Parts: sequence; structure tokens; C-alpha cells
Amino acid sequence: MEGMAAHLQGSLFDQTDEIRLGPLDGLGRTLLGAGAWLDALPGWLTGADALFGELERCVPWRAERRTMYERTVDVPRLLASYGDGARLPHPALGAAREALSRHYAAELGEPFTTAGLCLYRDGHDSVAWHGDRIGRGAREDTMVAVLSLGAPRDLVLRPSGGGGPVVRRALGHGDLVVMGGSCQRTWEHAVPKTSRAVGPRISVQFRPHGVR
Ligand SMILES: O=C(O)CCC(=O)C(=O)O
Ligand SMILES: [Fe+2]
Repeated sequence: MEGMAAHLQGSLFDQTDEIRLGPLDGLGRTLLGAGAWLDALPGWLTGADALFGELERCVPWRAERRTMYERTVDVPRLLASYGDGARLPHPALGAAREALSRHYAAELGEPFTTAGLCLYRDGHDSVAWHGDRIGRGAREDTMVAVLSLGAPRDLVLRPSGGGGPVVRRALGHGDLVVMGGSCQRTWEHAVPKTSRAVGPRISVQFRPHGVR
């Protein structure tokens, strides 16, 4: 009964179970300033709720603990990562990586190669303010593309160090955003916790080699 209700609720947003990528020519760019930009395409993937269900079941999700300020804490989301060119857990994700690589080839100058997956189980799960700066994003312009599945959660962006305007995008159900230019070093992003009752969301982040 509960499964049926979940299915019906999913179908309110997503009329089909056929998992299919649309064209990327509807991408719209927002210039954030300081050389950073954000491309967005709502509903790039149809059948996103069906893909959510398959990934939730089949991906070997891992819970992590991290040491912060001498305390060890649970990372508030589940994770999975796929290295350079690794076979992804669903063919639609391989197709997404290829389509993004093709679309951005001239501007990015290299393909998207890796995929990181996050599962936000409910409103307690989150990712704190950060830039993807462990790798080359600390020094170079690059791109991080994020495909969102399941229930929408807000992705928020602000200039590094806080202050300035906050840009907010509710992302779920097959929406695509691409953070580009200097975004990883001059801006920060986060998925804040929320006290609203929200369903689970999966994000798939595609990055070029060496960007983390
Ligand atoms: O879930 C998202 O949309 C963002 C995840 C993120 O920023 C990251 O994993 O670096
Ligand atoms: Fe990030």
C-alpha cells in the first residue's frame, strides 16, 4: 500500500517510467559574477523517479565518518563514487556523461569522466558550504554538472566567504545544473538541512579528471 502511494505520488511529477534524456539546447546560463556561471535545464531527464528507484536499490551506498575539529562525525548523506571512465550504475548515467561531454567539448576542452553520487535520505541530510576545491577546481576554471533525481532539495550558492547574494535553485525530478567558470573557487555551494517534510533526493555530479 505504501509502495503504491509512493508510486502514485511519483507519477504526479513524472508522467512516464521511461528513462530518457532530452536535448541540451534548452540550457540557460546565469552569470553569477567573478567569472562564475550556472547553467540550468529543468527536467532534462524524464523517468527520473524510476531511475531514482533503481539507483536507491542498486548502488552500493556508503556511510562515511569524517574527523572535524578533533571529533568524528557522520557525514550527513550516503555516498558512492565512480572514477575516471568507470562503468556507471545505470546506462542512463553513462549516456548523461557522454551527452554533457559532447555539449561542453569546445568550452571545457576535456570530457566529464567521473561521477559522484549523494543520497539525501531526508531533510536532516545535507552538504555544508564548500567549493569542489580538493583538486584542480582550486586553481583552474572547470565545470561540475549535477543531475538531480527524486524529491527536490535546494542547492544554494553564495560568493566565497559569505556575504553577497544567495542564489537558490530547487532541484529534483531530472533537473540539470552545471556550475562553471570560476564557480568552485570564487563561489561556494550547499544543500542545507530543512525542517520541511521532504522525500529522498539523489544527486549525480559529473566532473572532469582531477576535479573533486
Ligand atoms: O547534491 C548536490 O546537488 C551537490 C553535491 C555537492 O556539492 C558535492 O558533492 O560536492
Ligand atoms: Fe560540491
